Amino acid sequence: MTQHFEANFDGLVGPTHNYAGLSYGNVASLNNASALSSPKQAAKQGLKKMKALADLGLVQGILAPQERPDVNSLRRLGFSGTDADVLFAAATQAPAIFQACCSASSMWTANAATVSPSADTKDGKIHFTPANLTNKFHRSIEPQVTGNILQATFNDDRYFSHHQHLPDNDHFGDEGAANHTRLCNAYGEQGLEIFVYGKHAFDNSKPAPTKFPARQTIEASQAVARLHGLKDENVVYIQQNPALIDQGVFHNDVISVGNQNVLFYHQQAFLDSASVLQQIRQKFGDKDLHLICVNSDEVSVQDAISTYLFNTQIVTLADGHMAIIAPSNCQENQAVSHYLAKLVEQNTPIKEVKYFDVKQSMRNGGGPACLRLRVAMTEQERAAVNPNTLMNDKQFDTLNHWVDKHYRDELSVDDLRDPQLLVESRTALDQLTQILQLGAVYPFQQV
Ligand SMILES: N=C(N)NCCC[C@H](NC(=O)CCC(=O)O)C(=O)O
Repeated sequence: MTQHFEANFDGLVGPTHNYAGLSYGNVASLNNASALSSPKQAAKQGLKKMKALADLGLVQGILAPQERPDVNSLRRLGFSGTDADVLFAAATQAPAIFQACCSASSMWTANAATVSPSADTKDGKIHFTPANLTNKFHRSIEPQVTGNILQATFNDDRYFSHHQHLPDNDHFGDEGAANHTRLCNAYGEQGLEIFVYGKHAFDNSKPAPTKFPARQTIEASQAVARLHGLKDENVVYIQQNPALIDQGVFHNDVISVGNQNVLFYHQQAFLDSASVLQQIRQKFGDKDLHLICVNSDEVSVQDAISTYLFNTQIVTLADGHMAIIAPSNCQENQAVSHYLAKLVEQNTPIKEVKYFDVKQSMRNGGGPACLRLRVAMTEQERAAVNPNTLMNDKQFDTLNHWVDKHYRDELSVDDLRDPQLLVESRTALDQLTQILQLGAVYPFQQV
């Protein structure tokens, strides 16, 4: 019998992890602008979460971070000379652009790509489309290298199909799996792929947020569904509630999350909720479905945003029950921890909550679910994944040593212009590509 499961591929935090206040519309990012960061602690928090999930019996993968500062992008913008000249000129003449080219943001791999498992696609392969992330300049420089890393990780064209990211324009703004979730009866069965978008790019008469930007368009979501060969009857497009985007819900995974036959969402998450849920019920079919709605009087939208209650991972454990992987911020908020304690007593598949400290990520607006890209697969497909990218005792030790050797304890935004930091970080990444056996995925390795 073929075994099916869902793997989580977490982004490894890079050696230049920092807080630059780059994401307008993402409240945590703005509030922590210029705070001191700890790249070493951040990377270790991430590794610990990966290892804990592997120890729970889940398949856990590792996605490499990007090279930052991104000297290549700075050169494209006209800064020239030696690498040190480029850093100095950019940092002094155009500090905002420089900081954008130093962002830690590739660690949130929920935004790396949209993934459709083979059970859903016409050709029976797993499809990947890197997100173009056009809405934020600092993120728009990710998709090329993201594509390289995904291809080096899922490197077998018998099973994996890689697409180019969508055209780089706001009309096709695509934020990847953060706005995509999949419901299914079992991972290996045909699922229902739910794409959540913020606006219609080609129709201004449709509702849209007025304060903060909608990063995902319906046209982008539809393009990804076409590329992946999904059938219309197995896809639902839902508009996110624009009023919530204006309150700081910049991705759908800040306000709803799904796993197998469970959709966990806030009462205010979607526009036209009743008809949306009706569509989900109808397309999901005659199977057991748990639509778990959290009402505003149980948890307010503001508490949901500050604790990331919905940026939790819902995972299925070996015995079939589900656990919620939550940031420790949820435990520290009375309304939210009370809600979660009650939830596990109810008649749903979710039976336990596990809290993790991911505060280094939370300060930039990234919870446990932002840190992972889900890939549902068969045992045969897993065997075709680059084995060095899978977490186990040995890789955990190797990567912790690697972090200890190369990462700084503390980093300020001013440190980013230090040419020595660039050397340190390239040395670290070069070694990482050997540990994970990725080949030359970074521009600095390709010259
Ligand atoms: N919800 C999901 N899936 N991902 C969270 C991404 C957080 C990221 N923060 C940042 O890019 C902030 C970087 C800074 O300010 O330094 C973003 O807004 O795109």
